[in-house]
Amino acid sequence: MLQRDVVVIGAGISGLMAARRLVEAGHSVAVLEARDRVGGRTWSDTVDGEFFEIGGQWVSSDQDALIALLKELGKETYSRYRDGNSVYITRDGVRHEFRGDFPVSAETLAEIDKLVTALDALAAEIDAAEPWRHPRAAELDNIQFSSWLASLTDDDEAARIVDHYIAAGMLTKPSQTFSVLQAMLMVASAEKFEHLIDEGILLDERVVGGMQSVSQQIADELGPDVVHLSTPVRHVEWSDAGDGRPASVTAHGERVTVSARYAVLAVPPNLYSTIEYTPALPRMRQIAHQHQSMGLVIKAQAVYETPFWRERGLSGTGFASHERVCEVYDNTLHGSDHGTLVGFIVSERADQTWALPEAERKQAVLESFAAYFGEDARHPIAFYLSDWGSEEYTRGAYAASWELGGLSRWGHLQNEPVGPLFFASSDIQGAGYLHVDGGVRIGSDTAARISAGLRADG
Ligand SMILES: Cc1cc2nc3c(=O)[nH]c(=O)nc-3n(C[C@H](O)[C@H](O)[C@H](O)COP(=O)(O)OP(=O)(O)OC[C@H]3O[C@@H](n4cnc5c(N)ncnc54)[C@H](O)[C@@H]3O)c2cc1C
Repeated sequence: MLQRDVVVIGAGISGLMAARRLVEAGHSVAVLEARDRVGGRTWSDTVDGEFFEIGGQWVSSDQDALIALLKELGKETYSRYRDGNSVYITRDGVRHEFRGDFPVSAETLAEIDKLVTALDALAAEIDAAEPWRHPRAAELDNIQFSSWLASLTDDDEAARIVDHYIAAGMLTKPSQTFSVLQAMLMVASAEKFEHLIDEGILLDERVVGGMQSVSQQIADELGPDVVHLSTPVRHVEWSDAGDGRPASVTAHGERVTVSARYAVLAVPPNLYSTIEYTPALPRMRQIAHQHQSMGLVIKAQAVYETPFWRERGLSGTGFASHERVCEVYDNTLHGSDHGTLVGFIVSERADQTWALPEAERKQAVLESFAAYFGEDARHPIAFYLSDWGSEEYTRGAYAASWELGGLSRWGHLQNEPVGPLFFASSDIQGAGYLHVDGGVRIGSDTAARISAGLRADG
């Protein structure tokens, strides 16, 4: 059995960041990772000779913590191609090429503006780290986001566009399954709605070598004595000093057992219940953990001989909330002559798409790309669909969020330790919520909290 100050369970960005900062502060650490690789929801692979980022990849220009980490690690980034017109397809199939505002009527633009103003105003009333403190938290957390939008406008198109950015673009859940408070948190975590929709901010840069290389470099610097791969943790024994103060913890990994003063559970919240605890976690934790669930999105990528859309004055960006692929961007790899499109298939559309036989599924996705960019989009040289739903150690994408009513009822527990057990995930973080930036932040903050505890314990 290994003896360490801290055992970290999960080698995604949150766990690795916690380990990095703890080691820097002079503490001994073991990281136990279930998979045979680090990076969690950031992952790259070469398929049919093409390099794909299968999970998280973009760096937003306002993600200060991630940008500072990239600098610290000496990582280079590159910009997404964005010159030219975007494509918007209306519900009745009319295809528009546009720049700037959506090509909808002045009345619809005014309605969008009204909805965004109302959402921004509500988001400004909360601290993203503690949305449950809003005086009307319970009320706002029991109103479906879809009903709230419908109560403010009769303009279907305006409601659908605003709905799209939060439901399809971020939480990857239907908007009747999450609350206004959850949407406020999403907006507050990025400061304002515009930061979630302005592709110049949101989808600004990518990391040369892929986002997973950030985790790989941190793990390499920690070394194989610290990071143990292929070691799922199935059982955690913990105790406190009788007054809630931490005493000890033992994490039983499949190949390695670690005894420590503290543990960081750096797995997504929907997986907390896949680990057995002795003693069992406190009552409200056991209840709360059943109400944080993953959304579902398929990240679809098609590589072509050339980025043919650029020659036609198109940026590669497209939106059509009724299309199978509801959002699409130019995702061409740095330094490549080939051109790549990335599109997203969300929620029920993802269920339906996975239900198709494989060959039909590919054709159906390419048909959607063709709706935006024409027949050439049907003939890629490589094609890949990210299947996070079948990954045992993730179980969905992009992230886990609270079901209706959960955030106000149990959210206050999510960042509180249980004896020696601390929790760290991008999915329970305020600023940078559901993003790599959030993982960097919560990993560092958790390390600081534990480090202070270790110093106080002597
Ligand atoms: C398709 C997709 C696209 C995305 N796009 C972006 C983007 O462009 N930009 C962005 O910022 N974010 C994006 N995200 C979100 C981002 O990837 C995540 O928010 C972030 O990577 C989460 O990091 P984490 O360390 O908190 O969790 P994870 O990355 O999920 O790490 C948790 C780790 O715990 C391990 N684990 C689980 N159970 C156990 C166990 N029992 N024992 C040991 N280990 C265990 C897992 O294997 C995993 O390595 C995307 C996510 C997906 C899936």
